[in-house]
Amino acid sequence: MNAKICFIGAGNMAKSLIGGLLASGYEAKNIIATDPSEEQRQALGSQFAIESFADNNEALMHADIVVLAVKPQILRNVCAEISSTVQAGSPLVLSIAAGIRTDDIDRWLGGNLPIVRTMPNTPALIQTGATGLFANARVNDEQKSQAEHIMRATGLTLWVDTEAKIDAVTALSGSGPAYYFLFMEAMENAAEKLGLDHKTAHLLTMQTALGAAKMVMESHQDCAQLRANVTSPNGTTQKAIEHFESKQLREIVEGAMTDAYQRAQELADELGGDA
Ligand SMILES: NC(=O)C1=CN([C@@H]2O[C@H](COP(=O)(O)OP(=O)(O)OC[C@H]3O[C@@H](n4cnc5c(N)ncnc54)[C@H](OP(=O)(O)O)[C@@H]3O)[C@@H](O)[C@H]2O)C=CC1
Ligand SMILES: O=C(O)[C@@H]1CCC=N1
Repeated sequence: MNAKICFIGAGNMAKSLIGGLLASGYEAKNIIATDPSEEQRQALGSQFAIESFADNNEALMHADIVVLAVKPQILRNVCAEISSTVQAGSPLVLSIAAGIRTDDIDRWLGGNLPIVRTMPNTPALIQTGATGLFANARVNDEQKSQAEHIMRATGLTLWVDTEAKIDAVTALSGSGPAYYFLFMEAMENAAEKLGLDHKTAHLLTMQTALGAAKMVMESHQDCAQLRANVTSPNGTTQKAIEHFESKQLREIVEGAMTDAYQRAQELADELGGDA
């Protein structure tokens, strides 16, 4: 694929995607990015050797694919600013913004555009990302494979067939890394209270998380079976699991993810619509 990709906004997620594309052999001359910050633009040049622009419209002039990678709160204004250039060039539009619906993006950009809404996550930085994708009705098969190619450069990609499912992906894998970081923080803190020094607690927590994740990926056993394998009858794990269950860990997780899902929809209602 040698389409010219233009990233609008070059923050954390855009840089992860750019890094992944370059690492997978995508040519630097086919990637451009915009950012208002001079410092960010210089960093793009030195880190990735790609061309960058302060002016979104100037950058978009020759783009085949545009990736909207700004915060949801400013997406409407950015779309208004670039709508005539986008209408003139009719590129494939990818959005990574949380919550904001394809219909709103399409309307802000002037209408009738092929738009793929995606939800990546920060492990994209180390090519271990997970991304959900949803295509609106104007996206053709070639454009679907272009969108998938871009997001696959940073890890796993999965298509969903309704846009609401992207909000579920957001609650699961988009926000998910933070849930694991919180759980690991809590385990480290508890281990220190049980007498381990900070470094030992940190290293054992990290290696345990990595080992558990690799076992789920590689053992062909489901999570419940892997858990059962650790849990000796009347042993230590059983005691810990009984504690988690008595404190309704599953309900807590379901509640947290439902709140994240609803927040994605609220963001769309607050920032989208005609108001
Ligand atoms: N962080 C995460 O875990 C995930 C984030 N997302 C989504 O990705 C998007 C980007 O998030 P993230 O990378 O974390 O955010 P960042 O703030 O790191 O990146 C956004 C970038 O856009 C720049 N920017 C601001 N205004 C403009 C403009 N008018 N034109 C062009 N660029 C502009 C910002 O510059 P400056 O800083 O100078 O203002 C910043 O560099 C969000 O919509 C978020 O919902 C999706 C999945 C996961
Ligand atoms: O917290 C957020 O809104 C963004 C979307 C998913 C991860 N970070």
